[in-house]
Amino acid sequence: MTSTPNAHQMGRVLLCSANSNWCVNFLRSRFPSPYLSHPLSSFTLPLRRLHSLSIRFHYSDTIIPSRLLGAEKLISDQRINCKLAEARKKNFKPLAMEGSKAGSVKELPLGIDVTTEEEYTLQSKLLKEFTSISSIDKAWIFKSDSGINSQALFSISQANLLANKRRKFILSGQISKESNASVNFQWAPFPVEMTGASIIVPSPSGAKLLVVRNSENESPSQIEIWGPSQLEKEFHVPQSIHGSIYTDGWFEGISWNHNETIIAYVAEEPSPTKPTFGNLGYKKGDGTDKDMNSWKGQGDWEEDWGETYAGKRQPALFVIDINSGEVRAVKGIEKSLSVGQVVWAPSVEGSHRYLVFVGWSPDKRKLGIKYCYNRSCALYSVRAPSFESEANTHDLKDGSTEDMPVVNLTQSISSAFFPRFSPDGKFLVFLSAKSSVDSGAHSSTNSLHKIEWPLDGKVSSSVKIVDVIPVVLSAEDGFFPGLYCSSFLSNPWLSDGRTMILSSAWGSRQVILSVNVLSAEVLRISPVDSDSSWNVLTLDGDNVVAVSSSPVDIPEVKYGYLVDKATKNAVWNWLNVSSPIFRSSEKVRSLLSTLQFSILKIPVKDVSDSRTKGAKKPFEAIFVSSKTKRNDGFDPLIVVLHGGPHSVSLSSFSKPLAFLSSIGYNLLIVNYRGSLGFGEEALQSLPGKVGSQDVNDVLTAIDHVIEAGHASPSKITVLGGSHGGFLTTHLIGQAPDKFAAAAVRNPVCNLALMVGTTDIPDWCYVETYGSEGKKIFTEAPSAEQLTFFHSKSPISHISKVKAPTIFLLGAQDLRVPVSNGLQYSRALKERGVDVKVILFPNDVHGIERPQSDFESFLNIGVWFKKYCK
Ligand SMILES: CC(=O)N[C@@H](C)C(=O)N[C@@H](C)C(=O)O
Repeated sequence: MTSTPNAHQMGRVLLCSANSNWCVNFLRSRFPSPYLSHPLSSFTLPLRRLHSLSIRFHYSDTIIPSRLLGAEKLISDQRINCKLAEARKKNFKPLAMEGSKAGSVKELPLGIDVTTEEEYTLQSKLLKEFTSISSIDKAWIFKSDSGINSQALFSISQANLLANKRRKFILSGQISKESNASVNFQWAPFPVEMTGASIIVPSPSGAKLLVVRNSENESPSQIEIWGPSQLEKEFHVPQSIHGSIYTDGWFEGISWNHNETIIAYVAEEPSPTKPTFGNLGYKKGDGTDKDMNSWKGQGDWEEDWGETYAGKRQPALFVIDINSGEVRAVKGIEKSLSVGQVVWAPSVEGSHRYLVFVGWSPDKRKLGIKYCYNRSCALYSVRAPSFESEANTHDLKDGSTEDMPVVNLTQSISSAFFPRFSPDGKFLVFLSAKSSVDSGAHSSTNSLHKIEWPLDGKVSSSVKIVDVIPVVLSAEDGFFPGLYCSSFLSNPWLSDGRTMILSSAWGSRQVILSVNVLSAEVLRISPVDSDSSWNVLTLDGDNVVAVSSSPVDIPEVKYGYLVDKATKNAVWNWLNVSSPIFRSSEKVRSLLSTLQFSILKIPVKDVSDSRTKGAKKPFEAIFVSSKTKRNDGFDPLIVVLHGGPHSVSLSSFSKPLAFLSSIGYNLLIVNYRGSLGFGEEALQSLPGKVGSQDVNDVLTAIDHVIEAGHASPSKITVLGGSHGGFLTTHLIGQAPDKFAAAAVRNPVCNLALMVGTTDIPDWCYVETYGSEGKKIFTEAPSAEQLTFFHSKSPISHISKVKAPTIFLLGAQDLRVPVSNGLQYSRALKERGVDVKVILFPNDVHGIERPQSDFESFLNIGVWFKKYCK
């Protein structure tokens, strides 16, 4: 009990977030604003005022913190009275009064209330264990002199929650292939942390290691060359030569030349000079003097490549001589061309050396490129600058552009990337996303092509492009559905010099393929009977080091080799490699062992709507469930929806999803039509039908599991990000009685708002209008188009929504700007739907920074537990 307050004592009322709007209005209507302080969930008032507040609540002796009142909306005094009576019955302690001797009750953090705090504590402990599982990012194998043993180097990363970064380290090991039935990996006892390294690239022979350290400010980039036991060279490249070296996995390209003396790479071009102003106004010239009486203006705004490239300058080509440290920009490349993925062309004795690179030429503007393969690009060859140290070349030593034509090698195809020369240098193989560029869909089925490389290295723009693997339109069940590759190994070749090993989506699985670039034969070499996903890490001669995982199995290293190589019966055999890399806690292992998964085939409803054969074929969903059924019936279900929409949820291990299944949810991960991995016709059936075909596919998948007795219609929640958030918010609007709760990450809620604010306005046109949208795309949408965008958006169904929804938003998202999620969440709140919004001020579209990722999935878990157990 508190003593009667005197007029100068202060007290605090805490408001849980669901109540805060109502209470803020209530308080504002009664107290002058100086008494209200931020944050909104906490108000400090003179006790006299609090006292009158409590009298207003007919509860005069104790101040009950309103967080104890539960999360229901306080809509009438009557309701408050009930709640207060309940609180009194439960003997809740009064809130501590500043300046009084009353017992202390700890203030709860923003957004957490007593009803969820316990759940928060429990789930956060478990999520921490999932988060700490490490991932293999890359691997390299070096053959030892004897040829029997190989050395392996694994680049691994792990979330460092305290530093809010990913920790990178290296683990090495020795591989001995003892017999056909076993392989032995001897791992080093501990990994070594690569502090501050942006990327490492071993030289082809394995004798040297390049380490790049980009600075976070405007300091020079550091290039280090390591030998077997020590640092051999270290060079600092100032910003006046170039900015950060690209290590983004897309423009990124770092290539050692054949004798390992020169490295070609991609870096931001140097900062442009900005205008200088002083006492007399504009200072002529470059104004480099750091005069106290002057300042730098901004100059013209420079376009960047959008999401994740904000503020990044144009990628340009450079070479460094690792003996002298001399850096040269590659000359002759058109100023407007952004470049990346550079490789050295085969060297020809006594001739100039050439580089092959990918060039992206923006059309009218640089539209967003992240996740967007529909940006036209071509392969070019350019003569590499030469250095004094290079003997036996006839190069011009002055780096002049004279006699250095840049040749476009792929003029006849709208997209060419991931260039790889065959080991004998006879052909250049590359991947193409031409069906993306031509249709406007941001991603689609790839094709593989080759160019015969002239022996004298003199290549022209009329070089013939040969199709190796065409775009697959539609495939019969179990047959190759087409190529869907997000990366290539730097050396993907088996020793025959014509077989490439690569990973590709095949329905809901990722598989490893061998592709013979002469015969065009494609073989699935990872086990055909495995529903897990397989990803190639590197090659050990003709053997494959891979990683395999599933929604319920943490990744494992696998070693594949061909049995009966020389015969027609050759088959790939896969050995388990015991590895310290993916150790998880006993708790995680035991929880995962209670789960199972299967890949469901879901027949399409209303096939009459589908124009092509491929669009009538069943789509897939991954169903993750507990092995034992709960006594009281069904485990609740989370329907999980990927973004894109032309992306795919693979049957690989996902830490956040495994966490959600471990806290008691079954998962239905739907690869609706439009996903990658099912042939081009199924994919192209979606543009123009978003918000209906994809929504209906998800509803069909849900009905499928309900009808099969795997889910209860009253225990369904839904989770999706981006386009998956578009589907989630469409579903809670179009099928309002189906979902107990929803969670969205950077959702597309209003295309009419997105089209004017996103880095990919063309995406809004193509997905809303179909391929026609590519032709009518404009930066100035008409009123009629805006109406159409609105009508296809979740916001047009907002009045029907009932499901409590949590929003996770990245304030720096350029793809689906935060205004989309904020507008929709405010509109839901206005209609009385329970809403929670967490905004991450420094996150972009992916919300991948470790602390944000952690807080997101913890809150999703707690939100679902609150509304659907
Ligand atoms: C092409 C693209 O970025 N589309 C977004 C609307 C989207 O859905 N993004 C995907 C990649 C995601 O999962 O975030």
